[in-house]
Amino acid sequence: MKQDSMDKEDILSRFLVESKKDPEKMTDLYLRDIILNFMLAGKDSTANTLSWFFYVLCKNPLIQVKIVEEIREFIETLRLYPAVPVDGRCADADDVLPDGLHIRKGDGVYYISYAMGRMPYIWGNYAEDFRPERWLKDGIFHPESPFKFIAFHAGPRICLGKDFAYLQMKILAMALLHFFRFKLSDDTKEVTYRTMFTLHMDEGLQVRAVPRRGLVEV
Ligand code: HEM
Repeated sequence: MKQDSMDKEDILSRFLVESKKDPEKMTDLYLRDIILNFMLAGKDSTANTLSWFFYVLCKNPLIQVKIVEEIREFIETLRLYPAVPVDGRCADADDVLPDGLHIRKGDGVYYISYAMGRMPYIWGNYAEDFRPERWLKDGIFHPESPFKFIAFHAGPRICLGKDFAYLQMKILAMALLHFFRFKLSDDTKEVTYRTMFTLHMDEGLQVRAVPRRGLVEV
């Protein structure tokens, strides 16, 4: 595999090329951990977001028709259902947060993306509603600061797979929505999450997929 790595463009090959420059540090074990990190960080986060995405689509059937080329629906899904609902850090040293709060070495500092995504204080009235149009200003997509839309974390350790995740979810959603219309199997059943590291949908998403005759069909 190492011999081919110069010709290939996948992520492991990129790291194999880099490892030649620093073989002491970038051992096979180190490379294994990087790939494992990518697999763990990338699988449940994207799969769960897709479940919540199809759930909000079922609740908003008109949007299903026009969604195919849009990204704001995914962003709005992640605002309400962040795949990493709680995240945090442990203080390496005594410090003072920007709001003046003193923290001591060893303290845990957590932020709750799930709550932040639903706060009227941050998102205004209707913060709990699924409104992809909130991301538009004069009809043009207007991204928010990652410190406000925190689903991918922010700063130097922001998610490395963010753009890849959007691409992957768009491809899958496009393929499925091209052929099917989705309806919740039971619209009256309350859908909720299971408390875990990622925001799993409790009992998974139960939907009916109805073949489409054409994209304009609602
Ligand atoms: C909806 C999809 C995703 C969401 C919401 C998401 C969210 C996050 C969050 C919140 C973090 C910060 C964790 C922390 O340091 O405390 C993170 C880190 C990371 N993510 Fe994602 N992620 C997604 C998809 C992906 C995908 C598809 C990949 C790769 C294929 C990926 C790769 C990574 C990596 C490597 C890190 C660690 C970055 C670092 O520590 O410097 N993620 N992600």
